[in-house]
Amino acid sequence: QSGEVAANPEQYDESYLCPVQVGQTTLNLDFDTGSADLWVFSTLTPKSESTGHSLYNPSTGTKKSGYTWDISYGDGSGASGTVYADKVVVGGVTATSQAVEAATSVSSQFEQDTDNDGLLGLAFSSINTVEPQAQKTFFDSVKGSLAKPLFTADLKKGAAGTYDFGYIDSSKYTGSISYVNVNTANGFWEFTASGYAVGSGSVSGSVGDAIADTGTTLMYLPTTVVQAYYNKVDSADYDSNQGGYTYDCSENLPNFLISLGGKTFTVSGTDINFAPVDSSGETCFGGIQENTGIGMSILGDIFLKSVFVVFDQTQSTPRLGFAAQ
Ligand SMILES: Cc1nn(C)c(C)c1CC(=O)Nc1ccccn1
Repeated sequence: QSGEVAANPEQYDESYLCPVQVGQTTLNLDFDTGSADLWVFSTLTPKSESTGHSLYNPSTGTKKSGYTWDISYGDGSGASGTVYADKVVVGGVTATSQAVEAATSVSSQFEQDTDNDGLLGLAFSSINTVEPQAQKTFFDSVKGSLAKPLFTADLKKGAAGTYDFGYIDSSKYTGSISYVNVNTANGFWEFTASGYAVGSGSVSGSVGDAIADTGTTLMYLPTTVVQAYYNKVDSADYDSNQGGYTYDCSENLPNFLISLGGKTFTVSGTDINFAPVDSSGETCFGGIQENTGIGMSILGDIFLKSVFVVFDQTQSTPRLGFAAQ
């Protein structure tokens, strides 16, 4: 089988939500290559936390008795609950007995984002949080039945993109795809990014260890790289109240160039201009921020919306393919 599903951006491209049939209900889920749990708001979620969300009704599933899950994300958000086996359909691709993690508790960030009905993890199943046994991701459940064991991400700035499962649509990218090998030891689509440049010119230095993470909004890079970037933005400074670099929204940001698999990709300054910090629209929060305390760099949506990415398990070593859109 193979299939395609729309990835619809929230305001400021904060996240991208995809319609997924879970049991007999269609939910809008955040596809997240940085985690491996498929969890959903459900009729088991306290009403005080689930108002405004579409809800999975576990009555259509088979309860996995004694199984629980509890996930915490790097930004401090999280959720927990119980586990069911049910049918999940993404763009026509069907997992007949997918582990569906029904939330019995969610953090305030998820409670407040009423467009988001849960997450569909696409990292490696080794980091699934279900106890007493880790469960397969949707991709791992269907991988063997896909035309090719791969999926692609084609996210866009302020417009609907797509995730494709089982095939590469060559109309979605230009030029050639450059591949890097993935290190799965931490359960992420983790690889080594090479040189970078600010504005234009030839790349140098090294961004280093990084993950491709569709579930993270921004780019988190080494301090040296981030300082080099904002040194080229006159009004920029680090604002500890906002928790990152801010600048005058009226200032044009430089492009950011990064070399992956021997090919240089350009993230346009307009894509790096993330969002105003408040309703006055005077001060903006940058799409490039420091990776301090994270342990690796994260190439999140700010980066991903300017490239076409292949998450490829066709070989014994998984790999990532990058091409310009
Ligand atoms: C790892 C990390 N540290 N810090 C500061 C951030 C922001 C991250 C990334 C992160 O939290 N991503 C995420 C959040 C919710 C759902 C899915 N992905």
